[in-house]
Amino acid sequence: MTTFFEFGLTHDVTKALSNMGFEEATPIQEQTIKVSLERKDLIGQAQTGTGKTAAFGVPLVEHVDTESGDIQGLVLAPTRELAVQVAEELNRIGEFKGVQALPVYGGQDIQQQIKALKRKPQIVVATPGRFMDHMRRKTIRLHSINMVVLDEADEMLNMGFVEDIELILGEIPDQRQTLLFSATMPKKIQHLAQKFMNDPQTIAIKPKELAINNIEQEYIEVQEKKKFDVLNRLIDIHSPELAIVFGRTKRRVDELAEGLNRRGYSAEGTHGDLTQAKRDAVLRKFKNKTIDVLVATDVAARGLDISGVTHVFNFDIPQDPESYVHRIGRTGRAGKTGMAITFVTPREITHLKTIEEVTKRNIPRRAIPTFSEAIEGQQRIAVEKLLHIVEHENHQEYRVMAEQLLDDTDSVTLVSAALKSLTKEPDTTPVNLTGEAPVRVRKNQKNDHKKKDHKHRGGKGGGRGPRRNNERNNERGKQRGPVDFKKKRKN
Ligand SMILES: Nc1ncnc2c1ncn2[C@@H]1O[C@H](COP(=O)(O)OP(=O)(O)OP(=O)(O)O)[C@@H](O)[C@H]1O
Ligand SMILES: [Mg+2]
Repeated sequence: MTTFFEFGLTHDVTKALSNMGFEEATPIQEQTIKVSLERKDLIGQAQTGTGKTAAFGVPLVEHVDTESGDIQGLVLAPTRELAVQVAEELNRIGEFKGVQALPVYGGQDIQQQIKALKRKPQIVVATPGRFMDHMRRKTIRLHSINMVVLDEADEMLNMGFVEDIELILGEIPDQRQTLLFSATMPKKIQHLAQKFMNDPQTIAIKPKELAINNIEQEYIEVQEKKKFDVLNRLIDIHSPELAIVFGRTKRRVDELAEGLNRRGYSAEGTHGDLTQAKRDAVLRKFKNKTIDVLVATDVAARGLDISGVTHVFNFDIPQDPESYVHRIGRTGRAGKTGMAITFVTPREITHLKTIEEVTKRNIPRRAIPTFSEAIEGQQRIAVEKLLHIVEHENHQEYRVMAEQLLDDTDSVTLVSAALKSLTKEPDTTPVNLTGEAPVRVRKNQKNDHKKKDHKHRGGKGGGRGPRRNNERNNERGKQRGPVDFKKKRKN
């Protein structure tokens, strides 16, 4: 085990890390920080939730010259939420050194961003589309950027950001360091790496499986129409601290969130059609545990680090194995355990097999939980609540009342009634969701994955497959505008 002291970091940075509770480096941090500190290019791959942010964040902050107010570091990330989260982590690492990281993303008032940029952050964390906007407007200065990080590079390619990324990298001085991080690294990343990186070293922390071991994985074969009731039962049985439910489309997410609320759960949905303010508010409520269930499209699959997420439900099976890995990776982070349950309709079983093959993991099948299991789950919670009060809370002022009640009613009847009133019995309010067509495995998908080549999922011009209509390309669509940058970085 390596402690952060062994990297020879400045006192300000080690102090910040220790304030954050980081004492020992995680394996990806241990192996990449040294290389990055020597200003070498690298590709870093490690499972979800294993500390890739600090793996690039520490050298990024360490390299900043605080005497200068120029932008020296750029992180590109696929979603706005992720840009905000990464900037927050960089600000924590840079707290004592006085390093400022600014998130810059679409959906936020650009004038505000221009003002914030004038306050001279040394690091900018941006989504590619908005960064391009600032480049076009010349409101961001690129000449002194000497370190670029692509977080979740493969997802940015999936979203069709490849041209933007190429244009951005083409505009940033060649004498820079370029780092690329993700839990999944399909082959097509190689093209980007070859073109824009300088002899990068690949550091992959590769356990046997792609997905993390501390996530218990299961699937349930269930018909489309029954999924919602089954989800309710599972929530009742497992009573997650926080749960994320992934749906395939925006409509699905809206309907699921509404349905869950009608059944008495505290849930809200997030997807790319909501305003940024709404998306931020929903995420904040989830982080504060004001709501227990976040319903989301794949917009929340990548990188989000929310403590307390004990369960991930794939209400709709994800389109591709990488998405599966990232979705379930929202739980079981930083050494904690978690559970991921995937719904598979009978026609989607082949698709599940592909996921199992790529993730090199057998996902066991679980039977559909019964109505009575759901009630038992809730009863167990009621008992726990009651016992917690018995042991840990003051109930002195209820004693007289209890004794009076016991004069007329026997104790078993009374405790049973108390338990009933504490139990959330399954709600059968009718909820009808619009049916979703099953995910179709395209003919070549299985073989493509066998070859470990993911060309079929490429960005522009590549095979598009079923992804065309999903969330990610819409995000991209919104942020595009005319492009007039010609200069390309030469090797
Ligand atoms: N050295 C460390 N010691 C303790 N906790 C750490 C350390 N490094 C990171 N963490 C914590 O681990 C959690 C996961 O880190 P992070 O979000 O960087 O993971 P990731 O590898 O980027 O995952 P993903 O692939 O999902 O993006 C965070 O809560 C972070 O604060
Ligand atoms: Mg990450």
